[in-house]
Amino acid sequence: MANAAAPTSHFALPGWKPGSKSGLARRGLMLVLSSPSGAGKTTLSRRLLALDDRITMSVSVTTRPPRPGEVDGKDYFFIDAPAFGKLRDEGDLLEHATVFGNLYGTPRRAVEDALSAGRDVLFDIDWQGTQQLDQSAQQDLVKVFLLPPSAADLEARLRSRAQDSDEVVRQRMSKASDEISHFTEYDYILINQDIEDSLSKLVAILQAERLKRRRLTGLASFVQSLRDAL
Ligand SMILES: Nc1nc2c(ncn2[C@@H]2O[C@H](COP(=O)(O)OP(=O)(O)O)[C@@H](O)[C@H]2O)c(=O)[nH]1
Ligand SMILES: Nc1ncnc2c1ncn2[C@@H]1O[C@H](COP(=O)(O)OP(=O)(O)O)[C@@H](O)[C@H]1O
Repeated sequence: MANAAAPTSHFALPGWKPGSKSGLARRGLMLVLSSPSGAGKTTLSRRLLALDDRITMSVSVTTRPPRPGEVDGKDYFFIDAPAFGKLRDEGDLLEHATVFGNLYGTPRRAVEDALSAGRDVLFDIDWQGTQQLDQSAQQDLVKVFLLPPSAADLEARLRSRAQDSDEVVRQRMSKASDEISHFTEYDYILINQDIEDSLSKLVAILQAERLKRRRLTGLASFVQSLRDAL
């Protein structure tokens, strides 16, 4: 799907001004962030989105109940199981999975619209969803896995969030080892010790990936015009 999206993003060339048609056309990319629960995906995603207005969050649908402070349509679209089944059966989800007994899925339309407008899209999804995107959009995918510095830190973070019961925290800790076993399926690994350090590394990954030659759809004509002028 994403491979069919029209790439229209531009980044600065010397002398380029925002809104100018002289930027280099670039295909949007799909940046996936996965980790065991509590390692810091949500925190890191929010920080990245606040820094960079060329990337948009993919807001998932879920049957999980909202946590205190979570906003419908911003953190997730909170829906019931029949509504989820309808979206899935009608092909409106790009990927979907069951995590901790709840259903989660990525609405297709918003992602396709963002990519075709030349924007990058950030996904906070698990390894199952990442595998599905790998099947359908491998060329556009950049996969980052976040690890906690230690098991004790992970548990402390899950508890510090103070939004889940002891039972839910226990369940998430017991799944963490399985989640982590999928780290080999990702392109980049961040050990999220210091959030500022993780953020600067994530920004560096994004900057480098935006410069990948295969994403620069306007490159051939730019180089041709350079050569013509030589
Ligand atoms: N496959 C898939 N996983 C998702 C989606 N949305 C969230 N997840 C994952 O579901 C897991 C649980 O998410 P959540 O309930 O928000 O808990 P948290 O990650 O501990 O904050 C995390 O691993 C998320 O990355 C989605 O649309 N698709
Ligand atoms: N680098 C970090 N150092 C200390 N605490 C962190 C760090 N990153 C995230 N946290 C805290 O850990 C808890 C879980 O983070 P969160 O972003 O909700 O994780 P996830 O989305 O992966 O489940 C939150 O209370 C958050 O403030």
